[in-house]
Amino acid sequence: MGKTLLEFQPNKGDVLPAHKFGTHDVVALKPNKADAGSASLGQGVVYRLKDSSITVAFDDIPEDGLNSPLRLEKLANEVTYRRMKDALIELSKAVQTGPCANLVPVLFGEKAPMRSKDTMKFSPFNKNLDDSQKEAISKALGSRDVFLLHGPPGTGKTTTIIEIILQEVKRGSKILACAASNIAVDNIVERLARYRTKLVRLGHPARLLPQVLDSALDAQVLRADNSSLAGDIRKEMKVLNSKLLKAKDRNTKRDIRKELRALAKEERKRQQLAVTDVLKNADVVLTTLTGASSKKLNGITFDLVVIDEAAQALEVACWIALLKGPRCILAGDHLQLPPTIQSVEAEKKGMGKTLFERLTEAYGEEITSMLTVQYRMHEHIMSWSSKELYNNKIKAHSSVAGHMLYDLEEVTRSSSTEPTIILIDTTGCDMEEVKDEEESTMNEGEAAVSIAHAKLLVESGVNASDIGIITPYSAQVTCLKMMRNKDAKLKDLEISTVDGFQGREKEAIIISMVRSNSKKEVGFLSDHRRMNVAVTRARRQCCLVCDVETVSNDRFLKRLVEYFEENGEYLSASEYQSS
Ligand SMILES: Nc1ncnc2c1ncn2[C@@H]1O[C@H](COP(=O)(O)OP(=O)(O)OP(=O)(O)O)[C@@H](O)[C@H]1O
Repeated sequence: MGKTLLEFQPNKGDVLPAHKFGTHDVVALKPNKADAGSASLGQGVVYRLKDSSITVAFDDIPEDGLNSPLRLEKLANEVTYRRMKDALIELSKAVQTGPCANLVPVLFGEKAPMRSKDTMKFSPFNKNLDDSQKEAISKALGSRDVFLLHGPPGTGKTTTIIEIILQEVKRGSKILACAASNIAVDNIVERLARYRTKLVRLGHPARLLPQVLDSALDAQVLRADNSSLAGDIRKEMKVLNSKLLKAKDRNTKRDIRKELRALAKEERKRQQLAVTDVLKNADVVLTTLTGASSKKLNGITFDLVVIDEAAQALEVACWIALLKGPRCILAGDHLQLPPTIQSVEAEKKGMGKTLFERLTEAYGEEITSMLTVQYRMHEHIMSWSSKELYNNKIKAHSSVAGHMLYDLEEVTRSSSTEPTIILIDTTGCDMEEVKDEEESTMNEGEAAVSIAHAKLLVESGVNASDIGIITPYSAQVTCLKMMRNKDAKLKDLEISTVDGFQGREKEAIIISMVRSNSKKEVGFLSDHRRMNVAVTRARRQCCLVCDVETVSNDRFLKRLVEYFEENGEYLSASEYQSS
């Protein structure tokens, strides 16, 4: 796609030394001996990471310097912050004249939202939609400025968004569809592409999933007429350049240079036209929120801006996209985790409150529809969350309401696969928490019990890749991973922080709560949203490993533990210790 992939391997040994590169990072390539701050050979985006190599996508490969030892430097990515700041400045101007001029007073509480009085009828593309999804779509289609789609875990929020987009395209709307993360944008692209929608995905190809590359702007531009004309011009320029090198006469040289300049101008124009053509012809343009500030979108306005995962995005980031249109639909769940704010100051000043949450508080049901059928969890797993956070409004779809771990192929019915809900109590088992060097909390005893339960499930035939252990603390993640790596059978067992697992699911989830101390402090476990995310990742079995005495000191957690005790299997961790 016009980029070049270079794969870098270590000079010494087969395995890369410990590093902090991640996919999508921006990196500079330098000669190994260069000083920090000296010029780089090129800048690229990390495309793939393996134990033995790092692959980086470059726009241009450096002509010299690749045949000696090299160094990659991770660059601070300030772009996101600069783009958010620019959006705020633009917002202050857009209030009067921008495409979003009508929307701004509504989103700032100065003007009441409007909606069509009639119920909007539509003939669905997806024939499986449930009633709450259909009602939400109808309400969304009738909204004149803002609509909130509240999607509790597993209720088909993205399914509903896809249908809204398809209906809007049918009406003739041009849509900008965004989400905070690349993966969430790609998820929409993949699902929309099945309906043959005219769409284009904006973003660096190295950051996109391979299966959506065909929809990428770069790929479509390469296929465009104007782009092949630009290619022909480049060939012509190459011929002229070699003529220039050979030319002796001053006048001839001057004429060739003049011609080259004209061709270069034409080539740029053709390239830009190719980009504009693709963007103008698309019914749906998809990008991340920060990607929406791309210069390529200058001058293009939309009839509707759709933001998925809106409750996980900073309000400022949402504004980058909202500036582009007069109407918006935000989808999310403010009862799951908001974006992480590193700065305590910013948190205090309210930066952690998302636009989705703010609008929910300001307008509530007037502009919101909540989806109420969930397609993930056994009803016993769901009920606690439904009662604690969603006013008992969520129902389990019949296809999942009673599904058991032992219904899975090759899984046998055993004492470990039979229960849907399990509480493993570590109280009195000498499993005190400790802090690591970075002040994160961990609990080795509890980690061992969690791993032991995962092992029992695998012995009953559950695929290790269908099991996840999640924990609020990063030190516990490290500790659990070390234990897992000792057992080849557990290779595919996924271990993550709760925050890192939002949006995902597994057949069986084991939650290691970690906190166990005589002061009975529970720290950030008490955040309702974090426990909501943790429990609702599980499809068929949810196992809570904790020191009941410590966590029961918090009223919300006490109710959680009581729910598990009353509706599930209670085990003491000592049973796992002895086995
Ligand atoms: N009406 C429906 N009938 C049958 N299955 C459905 C329906 N709606 C959604 N699903 C299924 O439920 C699952 C979750 O759907 P989707 O990905 O749209 O949910 P989501 O709310 O975006 O997920 P998350 O909770 O991760 O945010 C998918 O497997 C989807 O196929």
